[in-house]
Amino acid sequence: MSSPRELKNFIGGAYVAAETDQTTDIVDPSTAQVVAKAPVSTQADIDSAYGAADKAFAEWGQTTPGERQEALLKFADALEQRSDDLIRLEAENTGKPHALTASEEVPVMIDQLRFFAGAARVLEGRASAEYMKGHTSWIRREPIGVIGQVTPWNYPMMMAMWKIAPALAAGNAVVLKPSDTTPETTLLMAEIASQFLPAGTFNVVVGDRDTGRMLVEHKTPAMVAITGSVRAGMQVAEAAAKDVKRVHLELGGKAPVIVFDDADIEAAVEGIAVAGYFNAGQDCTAATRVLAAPGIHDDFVAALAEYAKKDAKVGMPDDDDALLGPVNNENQLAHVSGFLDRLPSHATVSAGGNRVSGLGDGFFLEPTVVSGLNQDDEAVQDEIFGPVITVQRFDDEAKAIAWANGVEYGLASSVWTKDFGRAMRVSKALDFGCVWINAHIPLVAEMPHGGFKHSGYGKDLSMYGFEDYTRIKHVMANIES
Ligand SMILES: NCCCC=O
Repeated sequence: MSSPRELKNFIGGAYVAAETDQTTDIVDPSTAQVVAKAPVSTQADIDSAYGAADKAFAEWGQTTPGERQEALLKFADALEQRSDDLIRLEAENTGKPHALTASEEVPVMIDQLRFFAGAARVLEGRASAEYMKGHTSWIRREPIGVIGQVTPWNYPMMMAMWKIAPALAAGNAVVLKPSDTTPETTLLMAEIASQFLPAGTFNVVVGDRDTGRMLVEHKTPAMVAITGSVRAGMQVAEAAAKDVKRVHLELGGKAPVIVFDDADIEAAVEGIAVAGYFNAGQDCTAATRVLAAPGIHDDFVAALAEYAKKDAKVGMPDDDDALLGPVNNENQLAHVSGFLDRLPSHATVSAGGNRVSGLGDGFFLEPTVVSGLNQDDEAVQDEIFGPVITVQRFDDEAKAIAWANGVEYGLASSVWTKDFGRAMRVSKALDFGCVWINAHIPLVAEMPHGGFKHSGYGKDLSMYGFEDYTRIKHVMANIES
């Protein structure tokens, strides 16, 4: 086995050794082997990254939208050419199946980059006019400045893209800290981008929770954006408040999936299983919490359990038939297993519930179906973030909506029915930033992703997400002077 790669930060357009000897192991979760050693960056590294970003902003912030589009489109092409390297590194940090990363993640994130490259040129404002006699007013949409960003381990590349693409397209410079377990593809993205962006426009600092805290608390960024846990989001918002920084928070979910008895059950089972087990359920929009109508509940649980046992294949990254790989790290394995160990006696496990045997030392869990839970059970209320789907039986539409909304989260949801009126009513009543009808999990670059309640505020993707990375200035001219 080759020796672990020694990682460096990417600052000012080059790899730079961190000002520390402290490192953490980057572990491939499909083998439990150490593949790299990452520095635990310190205040000096954060200072240096923000210094580089500040300098770069003076240049990047003055480019025309067309120039930014051209640079970002070249970045997208170059990412496409390096997709094999990105997929391999992503798998070594996450254990994801190569084939699914190639089909479901890389083309999607490159499309998102191209969307924001084009968006740079079509920002909108209200009409300019003489709202006061003799004075013309108009709006400028400007970059905010330097942005600090923190990304999670579930989709390291794609979450980095959701953060950097709108920020860079709007003319901002970025310092990004990837998760401590999955930094490698983000570093490679910064290296690739550096061919097309002024040095220091996109910097990556690797480290742990303390590094993230220093990144957020630093005086330089005018905005901080994070995808992460509710706890982390609250800390970021608190730290940012001291300096009145803008805050953009995407903090997870507990998506309800309401299945009425007139739904196409076969399609619902497959759609929900794929949306619940994809990426081993480590998705803030995962179809994790099914609410099934009384007439179909038992058949639905049986069919979902069968799908979990027979069709939802768990495999190594090079297994082209695998739907899911391992969970991301040992802590996450303990977190998910803890929920399963603590299930109340009224719960029934119809599929899974254990570690997968026969796949070596990796952190693999069986696709799991749990029914019989009560609304206030922790497996219904809290984010499990693993391959576990719960199913509850509801009595009527009002109860389904009440239970669906009866959690702290408000990110994503779905309703499965052939009744158009019911689909409309329920989609209005659901207190979530996204409602799918007879579908769950697809995303497009043009539409926003972001939640309500403890799922945070601010949107990723779409023109709404793009506008979050701009500031509005009113200019008023005396036209009679
Ligand atoms: N399906 C993408 C969801 C992003 C957050 O986990």
